[in-house]
Amino acid sequence: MSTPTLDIRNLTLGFKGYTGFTEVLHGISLSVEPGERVALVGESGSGKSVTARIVLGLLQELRTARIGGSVLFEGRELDGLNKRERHALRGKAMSMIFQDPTSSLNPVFRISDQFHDVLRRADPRITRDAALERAAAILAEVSVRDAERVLNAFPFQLSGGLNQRVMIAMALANEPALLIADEPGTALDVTVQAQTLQLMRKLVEEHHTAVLFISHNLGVVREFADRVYVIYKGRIVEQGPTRAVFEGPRHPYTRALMAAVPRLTGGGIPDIDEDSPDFGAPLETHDAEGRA
Ligand SMILES: Nc1ncnc2c1ncn2[C@@H]1O[C@H](COP(=O)(O)OP(=O)(O)OP(=O)(O)O)[C@@H](O)[C@H]1O
Repeated sequence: MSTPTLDIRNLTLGFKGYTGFTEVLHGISLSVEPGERVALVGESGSGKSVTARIVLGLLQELRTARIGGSVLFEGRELDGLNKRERHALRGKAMSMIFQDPTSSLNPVFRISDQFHDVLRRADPRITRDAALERAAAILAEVSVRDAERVLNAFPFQLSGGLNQRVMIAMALANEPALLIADEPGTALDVTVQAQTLQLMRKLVEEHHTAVLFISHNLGVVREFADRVYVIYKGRIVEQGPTRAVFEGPRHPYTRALMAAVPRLTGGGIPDIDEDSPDFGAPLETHDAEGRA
């Protein structure tokens, strides 16, 4: 068996605050194999983003965060890395795309400069000309035809959809082994979101990039992911191949999430009974054939 690109084992997280200690993750385990697309799905506040931020090594720098368990990236324990080594991993071996491209693109720099910066993380000596050539090539892969105009622009001069493409191109410019996608495109309209996902899918397939896809939208997850983990209040409650989970959800929380899909896509919060004792039921795991 190959080494997983990402292997999270029994991850715990708590925050120290004025009113005491709040536990947010209660022992999460999940893995992403090379080239695999894995979704982490759950409602707002369930712990998806904090999991992503730990993988990126961002929460480790927060003094109030207490992290336990382990995160292995290509077999290497992240905990053993210092701040500089974690920084070197980000943007090179792993990268992230966000809901809203404006949160990751810097408003005061031209797209060309931002590409140059990103490419320098992998190759500190890359010349500006070589960086622009590489940027134009990867922009073409996300169907941006007038690369020169886009590279010369500031983010505010481009449409939301175009910025989204730029962000995808930038995230994949260094051929990372792992891409973390946090609800990409949800800040944009539905058509642009669908295009964004299609482009992202095409690129990760072509480049054999492993993806951890974070979402509350089950419809999107079903389209995109090979495997799914369902997270509820900081615990994984169900996991398995996407088809098996969708065709035979076992955990009461997964069933409730699925029943709420029309409301979710309508923008509302799922109307589920948070106090249902069933939601504390043990982890449900599907194998490839959907058996228990
Ligand atoms: N820096 C922090 N300090 C204290 N609590 C935090 C911090 N960051 C996140 N939390 C808490 O951790 C829990 C999980 O948050 P997280 O952002 O991971 O949820 P999420 O599932 O990604 O939700 P959303 O879909 O809304 O982004 C929440 O209760 C949140 O309030």
